[in-house]
Amino acid sequence: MPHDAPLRPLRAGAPAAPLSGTHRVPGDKSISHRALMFGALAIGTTEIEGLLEGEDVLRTAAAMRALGARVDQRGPGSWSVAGRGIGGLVEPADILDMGNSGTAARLLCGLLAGHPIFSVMTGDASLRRRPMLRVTGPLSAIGASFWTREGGRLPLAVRGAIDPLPLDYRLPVASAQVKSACLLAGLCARGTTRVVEPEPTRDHTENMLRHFGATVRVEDTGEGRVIELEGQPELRAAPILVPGDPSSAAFPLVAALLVPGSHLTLANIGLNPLRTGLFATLREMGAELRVENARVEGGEPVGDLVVTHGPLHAVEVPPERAPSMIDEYPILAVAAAAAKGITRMRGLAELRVKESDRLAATAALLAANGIEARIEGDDLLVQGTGGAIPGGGTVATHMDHRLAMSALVMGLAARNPVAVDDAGFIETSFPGFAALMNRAAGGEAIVAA
Ligand SMILES: O=C(O)C1=C[C@@H](OP(=O)(O)O)[C@@H](O)[C@H](O)C1
Ligand SMILES: C=C(OP(=O)(O)O)C(=O)O
Repeated sequence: MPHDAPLRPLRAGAPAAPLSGTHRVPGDKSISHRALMFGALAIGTTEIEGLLEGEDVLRTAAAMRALGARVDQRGPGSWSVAGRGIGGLVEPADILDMGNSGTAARLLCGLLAGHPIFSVMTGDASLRRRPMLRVTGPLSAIGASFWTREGGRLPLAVRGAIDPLPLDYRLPVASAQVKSACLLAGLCARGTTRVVEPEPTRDHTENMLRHFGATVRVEDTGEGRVIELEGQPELRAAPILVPGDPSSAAFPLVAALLVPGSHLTLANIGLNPLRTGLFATLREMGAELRVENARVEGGEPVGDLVVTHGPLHAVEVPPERAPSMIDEYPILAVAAAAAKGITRMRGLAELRVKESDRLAATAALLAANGIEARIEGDDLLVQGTGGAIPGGGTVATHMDHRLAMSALVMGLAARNPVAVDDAGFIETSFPGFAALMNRAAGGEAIVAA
């Protein structure tokens, strides 16, 4: 989004018609960022199919161009990246603007730290509030120098290491972004980079490193999951097939669960087990949710999700499940609002440092629509109605795409319409969201407010 874009208020009319048909959501955001970055580091031309053309990923594409890679769009979702080889990125002539994207900013820090170049990075007002010390801290130990704003915030400047050292780092928080930043820097270092994660997080970086020819060892030990990467491999360009994003599929899926009479298929969704915590939780809540055509494509498990409306009941979501559904709590909270009983989601501290403080903002989203919710420590408790949600509120989305989509899904299932102050940020991860929901509902369910 241009930093001064006008607000785009939307409203989801209630109650919506049942959702039906077979639909495809855009490509996986995590895999799309990584495909562009690994493509830029590889020797040869990487062909990507199904790339997410959302604003977050387009920021990564622009950054890879600024660092000297040739990145071309050949058709819808079809992109190519002519790489420069590890160590081959060139100094960018201008500031790198990562927009709203934490993944782009943090993974790029890893790339920049490993190259002997000077760069400056910024982002929008949301990204400039998010903590970067979690990457600049460990990356300083490889020999890179970082200068950040107070509190480790963007904008930052970085002078990459001339002869990067391999890291041996235990992650203090479960974060695939921090893990990936360390591994990307480790590509440029001589020797073995070792990262230990307390809880396993999405492993798209490890999968893609192997796909491009790097040696990666992963072992579950008493101290956590240990990942070892041999530095300075020759990455060879490799074709990438990006599956549909399970984090995007979550929105039409929960809408279909909540709107009576719905029966919906979401085709070609990535089902990496480190991403599917929401689906497991919804099944525990009684959701009728099946996978058809389960297969492996481009090294990632993929399948079609078939979902049918039905009643849900409350559950307790354990904290160790958080990494596998970290972006799905706002939409789970909407499902919990319609479920019978009190749902407790435990261990959500990381939600405070996303595009917004998602813990506070999700509780506010529910409260604005007549649902009782409270925060206890790092837990979110939602008192479900066991049926219809009152609705009727206007939700402040705080530059956060997932809050906007969650509120609009709530509106489809509520007794009264739900409005959002700004739906513009939905473009970061799910271009065409309102159009897809309207197609599924067979009408104008989501409209300008
Ligand atoms: O590595 C990634 O692609 C992502 C990791 C997660 O962030 P954290 O690593 O901060 O948990 C997630 O919230 C984000 O949407 C994408
Ligand atoms: C947290 C998210 O993304 P990022 O950290 O890349 O901004 C998200 O997409 O929900």
